[in-house]
Amino acid sequence: MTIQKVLVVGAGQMGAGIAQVAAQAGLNVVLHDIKDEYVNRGMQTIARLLGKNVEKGKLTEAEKTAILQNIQSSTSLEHAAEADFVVEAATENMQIKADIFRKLDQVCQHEAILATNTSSLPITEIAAVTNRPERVIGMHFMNPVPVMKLVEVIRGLATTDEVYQTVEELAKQMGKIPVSVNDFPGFVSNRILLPMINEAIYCVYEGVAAPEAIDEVMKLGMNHPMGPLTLADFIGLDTCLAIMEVLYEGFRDSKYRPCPLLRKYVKAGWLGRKTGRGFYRYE
Ligand SMILES: CC(=O)CC(=O)SCCNC(=O)CCNC(=O)[C@H](O)C(C)(C)COP(=O)(O)OP(=O)(O)OC[C@H]1O[C@@H](n2cnc3c(N)ncnc32)[C@H](O)[C@@H]1OP(=O)(O)O
Ligand SMILES: NC(=O)C1=CN([C@@H]2O[C@H](COP(=O)(O)OP(=O)(O)OC[C@H]3O[C@@H](n4cnc5c(N)ncnc54)[C@H](OP(=O)(O)O)[C@@H]3O)[C@@H](O)[C@H]2O)C=CC1
Repeated sequence: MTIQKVLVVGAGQMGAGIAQVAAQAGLNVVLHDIKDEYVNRGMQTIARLLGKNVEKGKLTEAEKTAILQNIQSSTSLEHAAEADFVVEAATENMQIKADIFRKLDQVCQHEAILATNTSSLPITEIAAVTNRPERVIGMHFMNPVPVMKLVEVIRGLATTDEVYQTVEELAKQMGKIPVSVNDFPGFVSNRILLPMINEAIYCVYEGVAAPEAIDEVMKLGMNHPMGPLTLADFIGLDTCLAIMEVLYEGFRDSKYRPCPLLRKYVKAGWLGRKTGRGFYRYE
């Protein structure tokens, strides 16, 4: 199946990134969120990043304009009727995603593929709220989307080979490298990454070292490009907590218990970079 029209649901950091790489790949994109304010913020992020690429000489002004013209904004899910491919990148919450998929299933054409960028939630459970579980799949991009090469591709129980192959091809068309992963909580990426981040938060909680020292240890000692606390702030502490909850509930193993300090920060609204404060402060 050849994809031409893509709807991205959720215009946060991931949705904006996915819309950008899809538009750069020549696809026709609609970027959707619940409020104009959020869609506009997503569009501005894309324009800013493309502008930087023009400054660096990686894009011409005309190419930037053409990419931006490939993206329309939307606050109505009725636009889903025109799409042959949907990627959902809304908040990491099963209730929110289930509501979106129920609605998409009603509005979308019968052959449309519904993908989710969930970081951890079961694809099979999301697929089960639709009448087309065979056309639902996980397409998990990494943050920042324009930079990171990986896309984890996760089949639900009913996903067909044709849908899997279409997503694999689409990921390649977007300049990404797809890797097949099975449907377990957190898949591979976050089953490994998030317990490390959670352990770094325990190190702060228990006073093992200051956040800066913990990050320095992992950067200088293990050659990580970002320390785990900087990375947690970058991902979003709400998303980190949501992923840890999915791991904890999914495996019922105490090794995945979210650190109380992570819960406290999320309750305080300290969600990291996106709210200006997490383990660090941002302007
Ligand atoms: C939670 C999940 O479900 C899964 C996840 O995504 S987990 C998160 C996975 N991501 C990571 O682990 C990222 C770790 N960090 C890194 O790899 C690097 O710090 C980084 C790529 C983000 C920045 O790299 P850096 O070398 O420190 O900085 P910098 O030189 O400024 O940037 C390198 C390039 O990335 C670009 N870049 C940096 N941040 C960016 C952003 N937020 N959006 C788009 N592009 C960005 C820069 O423009 C630059 O591009 P050029 O090569 O074209 O000049
Ligand atoms: N952050 C990361 O590093 C990564 C995140 N992901 C996954 O991507 C998804 C999005 O994460 P991220 O972009 O970081 O989160 P953000 O908080 O940046 O963005 C989520 C966006 O979805 C919007 N939203 C919430 N409910 C709905 C809805 N019903 N319909 C449409 N939009 C909605 C939010 O609006 P509002 O602000 O009003 O709630 C917000 O604009 C999550 O599933 C996350 O797990 C995957 C890979 C990496």
